[in-house]
Order: sequence, then structure tokens, then C-alpha cells
Amino acid sequence: MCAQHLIRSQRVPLIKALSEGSVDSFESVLDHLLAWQIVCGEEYESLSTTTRSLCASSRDLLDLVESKGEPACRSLLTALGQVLPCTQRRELLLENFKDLLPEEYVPSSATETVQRQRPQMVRMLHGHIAAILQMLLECGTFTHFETEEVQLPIYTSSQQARRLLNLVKGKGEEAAQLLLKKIQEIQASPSAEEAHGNAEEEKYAACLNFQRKLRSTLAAQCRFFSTYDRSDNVCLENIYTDGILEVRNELQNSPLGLLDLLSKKGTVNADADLVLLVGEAGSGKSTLLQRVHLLWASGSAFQDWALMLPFSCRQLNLLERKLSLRSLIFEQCCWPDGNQEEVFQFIVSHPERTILTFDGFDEFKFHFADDERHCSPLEPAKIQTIVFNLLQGNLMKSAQKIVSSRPQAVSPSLRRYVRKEVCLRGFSPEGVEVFIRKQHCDDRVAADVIESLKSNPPLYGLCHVPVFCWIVSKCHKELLGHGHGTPSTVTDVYLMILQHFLRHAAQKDTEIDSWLQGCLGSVLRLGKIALDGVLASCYAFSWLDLQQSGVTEDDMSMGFLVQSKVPYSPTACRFEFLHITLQCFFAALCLVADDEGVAQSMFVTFFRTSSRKKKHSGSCGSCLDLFFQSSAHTEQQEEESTSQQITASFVAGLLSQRHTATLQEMGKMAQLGWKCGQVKKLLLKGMQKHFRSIPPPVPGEKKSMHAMPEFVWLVKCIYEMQDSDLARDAVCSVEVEHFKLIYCGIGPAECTALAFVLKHLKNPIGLQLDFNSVGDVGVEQLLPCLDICKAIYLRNNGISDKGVCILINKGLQCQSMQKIALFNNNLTDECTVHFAELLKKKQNFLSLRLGNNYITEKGAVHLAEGLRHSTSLQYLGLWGNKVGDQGAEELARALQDSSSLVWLSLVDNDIGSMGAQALAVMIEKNKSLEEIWLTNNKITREGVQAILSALEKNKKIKSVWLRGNKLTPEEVVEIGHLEERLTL
Ligand SMILES: Nc1ncnc2c1ncn2[C@@H]1O[C@H](COP(=O)(O)OP(=O)(O)OP(=O)(O)O)[C@@H](O)[C@H]1O
Repeated sequence: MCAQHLIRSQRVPLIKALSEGSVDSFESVLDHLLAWQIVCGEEYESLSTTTRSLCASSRDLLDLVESKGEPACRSLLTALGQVLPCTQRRELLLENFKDLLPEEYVPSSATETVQRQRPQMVRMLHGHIAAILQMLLECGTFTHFETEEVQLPIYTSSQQARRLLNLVKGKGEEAAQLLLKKIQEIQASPSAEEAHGNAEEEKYAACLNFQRKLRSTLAAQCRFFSTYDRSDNVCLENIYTDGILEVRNELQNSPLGLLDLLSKKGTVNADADLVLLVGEAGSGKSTLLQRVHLLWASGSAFQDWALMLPFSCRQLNLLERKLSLRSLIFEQCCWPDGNQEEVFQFIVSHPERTILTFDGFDEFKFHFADDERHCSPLEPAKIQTIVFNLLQGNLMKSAQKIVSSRPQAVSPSLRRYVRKEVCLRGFSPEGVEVFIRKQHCDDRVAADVIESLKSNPPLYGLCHVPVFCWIVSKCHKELLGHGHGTPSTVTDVYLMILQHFLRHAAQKDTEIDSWLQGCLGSVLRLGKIALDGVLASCYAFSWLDLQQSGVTEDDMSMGFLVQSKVPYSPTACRFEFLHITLQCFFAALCLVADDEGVAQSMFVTFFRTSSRKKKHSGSCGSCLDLFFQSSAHTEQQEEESTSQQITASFVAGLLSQRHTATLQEMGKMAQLGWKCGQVKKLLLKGMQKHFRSIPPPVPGEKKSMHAMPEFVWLVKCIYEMQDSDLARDAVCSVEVEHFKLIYCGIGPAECTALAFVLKHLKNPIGLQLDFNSVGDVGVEQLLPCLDICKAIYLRNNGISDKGVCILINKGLQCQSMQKIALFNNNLTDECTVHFAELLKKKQNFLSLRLGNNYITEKGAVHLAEGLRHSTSLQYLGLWGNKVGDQGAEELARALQDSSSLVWLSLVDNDIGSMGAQALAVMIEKNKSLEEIWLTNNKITREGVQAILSALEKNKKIKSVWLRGNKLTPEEVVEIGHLEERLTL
């Protein structure tokens, strides 16, 4: 076959194979083409991958070779066949045209030999580059600068060899002769080979030692999960519970296993090396990374990588001096016991064998920027410069990087470097139970905790966030009736853990009523350092920081502060709050309880600007310093700070009337009333500002509001206050008809808060919650506001039949509910009985969209039963299910007499001509339908013919979509002429 045709017809897989392979394979292909004189030196340089992506270079290579005609195409296919590993060329048709290539001829000069033998030379030079450079230096052929340039550690051995060959070529015949002579000597000298072999072995041993040390350090760090009182170290393996992990792409969130974290699944940018792990506070990102580290360290998974280098952004914040990549790796991850040079050389020359993890990117005090390029692994630079260049791939390109962060802290500029984005959605309902059972060896206690949770829906909703689940489970005694009230807000949960710790510290189990008495001093001291830290993005404190804030040993012994857990740190030990959310809680306690240290203006300002923080700030300053700085920051430096938002929502919760008495128990707080009034005022103002920013509706469209992330936060604050009057005031005058809250990270806990506030809306709305993680539990939380929903959109939310049952039971009682969209959830035939019930009983129901679920002909039978009785349904969407011919027949029969349905989609449903014939009968009789979608089915000419005949008798129908069915191109043309309402 003609090689040019082969290249043209396989362009996409060829680019894929080249760009998904290593840089070395690509450069090796270029070596062959240069040796065969298909490309010249200039073209070789222009295709170089050092400044552009592999994908772009691959495209240019194909264009260039194609433009050079058949012999060039033959050469490329032959080179690909010789260079690409079997796995990469398996799907390609690469004929070997070696025998058809231009005759090989004997080179007439050393320069020509170097060029003609380039691929072999690159291999031969491996391991001898230093010796050859030394010789060329001694002969005066190369300068010191040139020898250093060639050996820059950013280049792999092959790249160093190629640079050496390029330089030799540029120096002329004499240099080429010297090179060939030296290579001959090396090849002829077995002792040199042996010596080289020994040196290689030594290097190998050094790297192995480093790997061993790294594994054991990591395993020691990660195996245990230290708990609050540091007495019962539990094994991570015994407590780890799988969370819901989803890869985020445009159409749907697809579930992912932990081992898939680094697989190709979900890749959006194959040229990037960064996997972004996002999740809300406490969703388990750090724990997941701890698990990944342990799996690698124990040899159980991720073994394709030789090294795993873990970094904590919290610790990186503390590095104030400039340092090199080398110091960063050795000082922060693992110090090699010897042969540092060799170990580092291995790391930089085999980046594809290394994984770097950065935990808590949201805690990093520097805002991501890609304007400062730093490519040298040895030259010192500021910590943010090194980290940002690692993430972009300017340093250690091809090394895998995993960055965990809360979603709000991910800037669009960082997303440009992301290979794939994975969301951690916390525990599933089953996960909550598994976790609680793992926490309690006494089955009865576990069962009681689970039962008590299930009887308290708001708390059950919160437990899908692992950190809350952990607290609730730890405080089971308080939960099971020995404490204050029934917790339903996040603040309640944290007050519960405060109570738990204080009682634990005082060793008094019985005096429940006085658990807070006299602890104001400790709370204020811990709160002060927590607050300073939140304001300055500082989450690890030195002993000196603690002393300066007046924190006493007694305060420390309460257990809220624990020693930082870093894989390897030669610096003095640091302390941190058990969890960052606990630091936020203490910061909030300080804001609420401190009448003197925290100025009133400071309190208000903190609250009002809680969604903003200044990055690039230095070490922890005092609250007041930070207050004054905050007024000076520029728009560019502002970005969402979830820690400040969490603190503010705790403030709202603590100022709730329900907690006044509890707080007064701690000590006298004169300003509680004033602060409470201020917070309410600020929340109302925030909501009004949000509603005022909604643009007026486009004529003919509904007035709709696309919620900003701050909206969900404001709603959560109002919920924390548990003040129905405040919730009513916040929304009663709103005149929006459609609330869009898509991609807002809404889980069950957010649903509780939303329902608490939105139920006070005066007029019915459409509530669009697509692409969140509402789940069945979230559906239950939404019930209180279902009365005000005309329409509810829950596409892509992990909802199952159970959630549908809950939704429909309530929906049946909601007069205004007219539309439900559940595209892409986990619905099966089981839930269709509920929809049938809805269709039968609700004669004002307009639209049901159930696309991309798991409904078969069985489900279609139930739906048909409901459809037969519905006099109002106008839209029915079943795209991407599997109703088949039988299901189509059932639906068709049920819809024959419908006088309301105007739109029907049965796209991609395995429907053949039998189903089409039944639908044709329906078309003949139906008087209301206007549009039918039957794209991507298996309908043949016979079925289409039946539809054609039916259309002759039905003038109401405007279009029938039949693309992607079983028609030949000729049939498509022929039928297209017969009926213009058919889209083929
Ligand atoms: N998969 C899990 N299995 C068991 N427990 C978990 C799991 N994930 C989280 N937890 C519990 O929740 C707590 C908080 O989790 P973690 O610190 O990993 O959350 P995070 O997402 O990193 O939070 P943040 O963004 O606030 O730093 C852990 O200390 C642990 O008790």
C-alpha cells in the first residue's frame, strides 16, 4: 500500500501513538529521519520538543513528511516500526519499507558517519558521555561551558548524547574523527566497559538504597492514623473507607477506583502531567493521599513508579529561604544516605519513574502563577517558583504530579496544566455505615450510632463528609443522649467534639452540665493562634509561636493541637490543629468570645471580607496587622479562601440563639447580642447583593439566577444560625423563577441548608442542581423545599431508585411540581413504578426526562401504564436507555391516544424495525406529537418505510430524527427525497 495513504488515513492514531509515548521515542524517530536524510538539521531543530508539546511536534512531523512525498512517508513508517514499543504500535498499520528506502552507501567522511549512524551512536554513547566530553575538552575541541551544557541534569542520557552529536557536527571533521576514535577505544577496551559496568552498578545500588529508605519512611508515616488523644494509634488499613471518587469531564461524572487515579481514564489534556484531586474541606483528600503513599511504600500498588515523593503545602509554606529542587526533594521527602549525586541524577533523568504529591494546595500561601520560568534543578529559587514550575512541567516534565485542593482554590490558570481532574465526594450512604462499623468494635454501639444518625436526617446528611462522620462517631456518647440537644448543624457537631475533649481532659464523665465552665481562657488562647493562622494561611505552628500566643502546656494537653506529621523534616517540630476545620472552629470561638482582643471593627471586617484573603502574605501576624493589610490588597491577589469562609459559618453557628446559654457557660461575653445582630445584617446584605446582581431576563425567557459559590456559603451560614425569620427575610422578596446551582459542590449537607432557606420563597421556582453530588440522602434533605419547586433538575447526581421513591412520594403532594429531569443517574426499572404512579395521579405534570439511565423494556411497561393515564405530559425523554423493540412497542401503544405529548426521545435505545413499526402505528393515530427522536438505533429500511407511510397520514408532526440507523448511504439519499420531515 502507498505509504502516503497509510499516513493520511492513520493520522489520528499516529499522533496519539507519538504523543502518548515518551519524548525519547519521538526524538529517536527524528534521529532515524535525520540519518536517512529525510529531514535536515534545521527541520530537526524545529520539531524539537523542548519548547512545545509532543502532540504539536507530532502533528508537524506528519505534515512535514507528507509534504516530502512517498519516500519520506516510507521512511517515517519504517522508523516508527523500529522505534515504537509493541504496545504503542499495536493498533497501527506500519509496513516495513526498509527495502524500498534509498540505497545505503558508505559514508565518505567522519562527519557523515556521525550523521548516518546517529540512532546507533545515541545508544553507543550511553554511559560514556562524561568520558568523551572530558577527552574533547582536553583536546581543546570543546569548552568548559559546552561540556557543562551537554550534561545539564534536565536532559536524559539520550538527550545528552544527541546534544553532544549536534555540537560535534557543528565543530567539523576533526571533532567527528576524535569522537569516532574515542568510541572505538571504548568499544575495544573491556576493562573500561567493566569499570563502566561497576560504576553503573554502584549508581543502581545508591538509587535502590534511596528507594528503600523512602519506602520505609513513608510506610512508617502512613501506616498509622493518629487519633486525638494519641493513645490509640489505629492502622490506616483498618479504618480506611473508600470515598466516592469521580473523574470530572463535560458530559458526565464517571466513577473511579483509587488505583485509577493515575490511569488515562478521564484525561482531558494528554500533554500535561498533573492530576488534580479536588474535594470540599474534610472530604478525605489528605487521607486518600496517605493511602496512596502507603500502597506505594508497601509495594501493593503504583509499582510502575520507582519513587513517590510526598510534599505537604502546609510545610512548604514554612520554607522561607531559596532552595534548589534537589534540596527540596532531599530535605522534605527523604535524605539519601550517600551518593546524593547519583540519586538525584536518577530522579531528573528518569522523571517518568517518579510521582510527586502535593497535599493541601489550598493551604499554600502563594497564588498560582506561570509567569516565572525556572528549569534548572540545581539552581536555588523561591519555594513557590519551584512548585509552580514542577506543576507546569518546566521542571521534571513527565513526572506524575498529584495535587489535592479544595475546589475554590483552583484557579483557571492552574487548570491549563491539568491532565485530569478527579473529585472526591465523601462517603456514600453505605460508606458511612462501613466507616462507623470500622470505628466501633462493639457491633451494638455501631448499630446504635447508625440508627441514631438515620433518625436525624440533617446530621446523617453531614456524615457524608468524612471529617464530620469521624467526629460524630468519636462523640458517640454525647450523640447517644448524654449531651446537649440533637446536633443538626456543623457548629453543633464541633461543639460536641469540644465537649468531648474537655470532658476527656477533665476526666469527668458525669458532670455534663458544667463541661464548659472555666474553659474560656484556654479557648481564647487556642482561638487567638487559630485565628491568626487562618488569616495568614498558617496551619503549622512552632513552639515559639505557641508561647508567644500564651498557649500553655495545659492547653496543649487538651489534645486539640497535635505534632505535625510530615514524611521527613529535619527542622524543629511543629504543631497543628487536629484538622484544619477545627482550627477554623477555634478561630470562630475567638471571634465570638473575645470581647477585648478582637476589636468590633475587626470582627465585622473579618466577616464581611470572609470570602477574600490576601495570598503572598508572610508568616503569621497578629489579627490587627492582618486587618490593616487586608484593605491594601489588589483585586488580582484576591481569591476565595475556604478556611475563612468556614470560620465565618462557625461564627454564624455559634451566634445562633440556641447556643447563647452554652457560650455564657464558658464565661462572660458581653457583646454576644451585638455580634449576632451584625452577622444577621451582613448575611442579609450578602444575599441581597447576590440577588441584585442578577441581570434582567432576556425577553421571552424566565428570570434566572446562576449561583456564585458565595451564594451556597451564605445559605449555609443562615442554616448554621437556625433562624427561620432570617431565612425568610433573606429570600421572601426574591423574584427569580429559575435557580441554577450547577457544579456548585452540593452534597447532602448543602441540600439541608438550601431547603431550610429556599422553602421561604414566595413564588414557585425551577431548581437546577445538575452536576452535583446530591445522592439519595440529599434528595431527602431537599424535601422541605419541594413545595416551591415547579421543576427540579438533578442531572448527574448519583441518585438511585431509592432517591426516586423519596422524591416521587413527596412530589405527589406538591401541587406546583411539573417537571423532573434525572438524566445520567443510577436509575433502573425498579423506579419506573413510581413514575407511573406520578403520571397517573398528577394531571398537571408536564415533563419527565430520564435519559442515560438503566431502564429496559420492563421499565417501559411500567411507564406505559402511567402514560396511558396521563392527560398532561408534554415531554418524555428516554435517551440512552435500553428499552429495545418490546419497550418501544409498549410505549407506542400507550401513546397512541395521548393528546398532550409533543416531544418524545428514544435515541440510542436498541430499537429495531419492529419497534419502529409500532411507533409508526402510534404516529398514524396520535394527534399531538410534533417531534420524535430515534437517532442511533437499529432501524432498517423496513422500519423507516413504515414511519414514512404513517407520516403521510399525520401532518402535525414536524420532524422525525433517524440519523445513525441501519440505512445504506443510497437509502439515505433516496428516502431523504421522499419526506423532508425525516432527518437522516
Ligand atoms: N477514606 C477515609 N476513611 C476513613 N476516614 C477518613 C477517610 N477520609 C477522611 N477520613 C476522616 O476524615 C478526617 C478528615 O479527612 P482529611 O483530612 O483527609 O480531609 P481533607 O479533604 O484533606 O480536608 P481539608 O481540605 O480540610 O484539609 C480524617 O482525619 C479522617 O478521620
